[in-house]
Amino acid sequence: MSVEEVQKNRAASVFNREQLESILRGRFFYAPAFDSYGGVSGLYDYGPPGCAFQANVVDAWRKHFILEEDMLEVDCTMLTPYEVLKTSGHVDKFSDWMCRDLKTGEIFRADHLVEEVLEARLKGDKEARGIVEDANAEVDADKKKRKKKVKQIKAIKLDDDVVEEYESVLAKIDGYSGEQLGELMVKYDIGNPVTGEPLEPPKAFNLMFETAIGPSGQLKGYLRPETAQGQFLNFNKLLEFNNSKTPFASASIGKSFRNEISPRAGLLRVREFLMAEIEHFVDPLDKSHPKFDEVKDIKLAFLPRDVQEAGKTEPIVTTVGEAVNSKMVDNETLGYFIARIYLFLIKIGVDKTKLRFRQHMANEMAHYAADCWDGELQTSYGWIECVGCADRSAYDLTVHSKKTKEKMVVRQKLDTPIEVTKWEIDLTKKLFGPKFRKDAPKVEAFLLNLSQEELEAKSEELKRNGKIVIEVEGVEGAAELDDKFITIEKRTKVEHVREYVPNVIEPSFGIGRIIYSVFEHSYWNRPEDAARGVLSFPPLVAPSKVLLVPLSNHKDLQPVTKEVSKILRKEQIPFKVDDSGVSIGKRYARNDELGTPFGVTIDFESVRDNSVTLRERDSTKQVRGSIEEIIKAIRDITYNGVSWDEGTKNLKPFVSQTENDNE
Ligand SMILES: Nc1ncnc2c1ncn2[C@@H]1O[C@H](COP(=O)(O)OP(=O)(O)OP(=O)(O)O)[C@@H](O)[C@H]1O
Repeated sequence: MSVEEVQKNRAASVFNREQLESILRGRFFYAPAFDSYGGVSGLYDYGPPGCAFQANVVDAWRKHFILEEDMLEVDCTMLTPYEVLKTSGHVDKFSDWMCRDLKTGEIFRADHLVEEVLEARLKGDKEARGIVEDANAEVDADKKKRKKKVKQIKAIKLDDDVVEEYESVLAKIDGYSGEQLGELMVKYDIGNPVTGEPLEPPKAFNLMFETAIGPSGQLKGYLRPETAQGQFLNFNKLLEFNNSKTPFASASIGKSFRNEISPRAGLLRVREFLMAEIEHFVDPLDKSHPKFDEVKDIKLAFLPRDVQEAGKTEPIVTTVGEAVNSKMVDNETLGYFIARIYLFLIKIGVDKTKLRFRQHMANEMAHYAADCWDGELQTSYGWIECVGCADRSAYDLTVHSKKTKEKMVVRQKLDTPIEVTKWEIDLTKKLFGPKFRKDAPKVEAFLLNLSQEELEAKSEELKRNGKIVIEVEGVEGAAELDDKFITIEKRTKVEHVREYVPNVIEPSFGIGRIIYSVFEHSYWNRPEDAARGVLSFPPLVAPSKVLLVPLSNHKDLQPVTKEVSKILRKEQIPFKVDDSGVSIGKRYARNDELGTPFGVTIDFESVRDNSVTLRERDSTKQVRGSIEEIIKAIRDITYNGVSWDEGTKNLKPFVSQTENDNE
């Protein structure tokens, strides 16, 4: 079968989520955790192929980002003290909107509920208009699988303007506040999707898992909801490690935890997941990227803010260079990472036609962020955010620095000194000790850390009232200071060093979401038999690379099998031997379900001349060559980016009758 034929077959295959999930669970890629105790939603264990796949994706990520970009990897703790996450804003703001059904006790995530109900109504409208045959196809599958009530979609035609309104709401669904979601629920009469009963208005629910660190229970903490904070708090050490040079990036791979309101959709929304995050620290006045030229011609599907605000979902397909030139994407560094994210995702098996970059709308984006794009992958659950890529400005370093009184800045030596006019404060230190005693250092640190805006305000207060009043954390009562204690003045100085808080560009990957999307994008059925599923993983990330198949259990075949195993082990190419004695066709079929790209068959000719057959999973093409030649081809195709045709061009084509031998 040619590459074109494979592509045609894959495109023609009708995706069946139930079938894929049954393979993934049956082959133990993953399974619900604590199953025998009834399971806990949003918790999954990975089995052997799932672990190997994840390890390969993480390895590819490390090479693509950390090695290629010379990033500084850190591994920070998951347990995080309260103060850190209070300062970062997570304690107050890391919430989703939930609404409760007071009758049944069920809890729904408000934005997902509105989305689900409006989408169901639109599907019903399509059936009523004859655009789709059966709006309930998915509902029926879900019903069977989850063995629970799922609301049947009714084929009801909606007015054209209602359809337009629903579509416009759905295009903006990620940006609504709790209050707005509550209004939408009232306006569109959205209640419990099964019973139709009204729900409580949306309430904020903080997603962090709280805990107490240590036996006293006094030190409150959380399981981190992202890996970023540890990276920010190591900024000064990393800057020093990097010989004070910027820009530079840190990176971290590790578990994060979120107490999701209603985790569904398998691996896509879980409560404990692997994240890979990069914090790229850059000069706020120069966000150019030295390697931007290498990616500027890559064409991507962008869904910018204005398109969504107009209620549309048609992306703009353009080059990254054009997207940055036109200012659709804020700056070169952000554009560079968007392109690098794309290259990574397609390397590990994402279908590029099912990938788009969606810009956050104004009300969706954190107030401090300069720009933010989500790498979204299309799955049977809709478009799913799998990678976030945000320009977080100087927010994180600024808030932590303010709280800890530790400067987090870059000092840049200037070739030409510059004149700078700044507010400055002088303290008459000898008066602080007698007045504040043990609190004197805290008060002094507070004053020395005032921002330019605060100094200006305090200078006016001093002029107006002859004193300033300050409240310092950890110091009892307000402190009053007159001009005997402090002088605040605007001064002009010549500076030889520029000091700035770097901005942060943050690409943030949810590994589990990406993995599940690759499962969906890779899955298809052979046209000759709809029950034969294939997972067409790129060899680089496939859990195992080779299936060794002795033609029969005959003892004469064992020495060659041992010999090939020994070489594969020495070359560190993951493989499995299947000497189960079932037909070769059946063994290949099992193998296809595990996504193993190559089969090596050992037969009686192998015993005579040391030759073996190599089968390629997708095309089922086979070639014959010596053991060494075949292993070289496997290595080149798997690890060195060589194509099948190139890697096997010197090997003899082999025609076999075994492919459909399912007896
Ligand atoms: N509950 C989850 N399960 C699996 N992966 C997740 C989950 N929450 C976030 N992620 C992953 O972490 C990445 C970065 O997290 P981020 O905070 O940007 O997500 P988010 O905007 O909160 O996601 P969502 O809106 O879907 O809840 C996401 O792109 C996603 O891949």
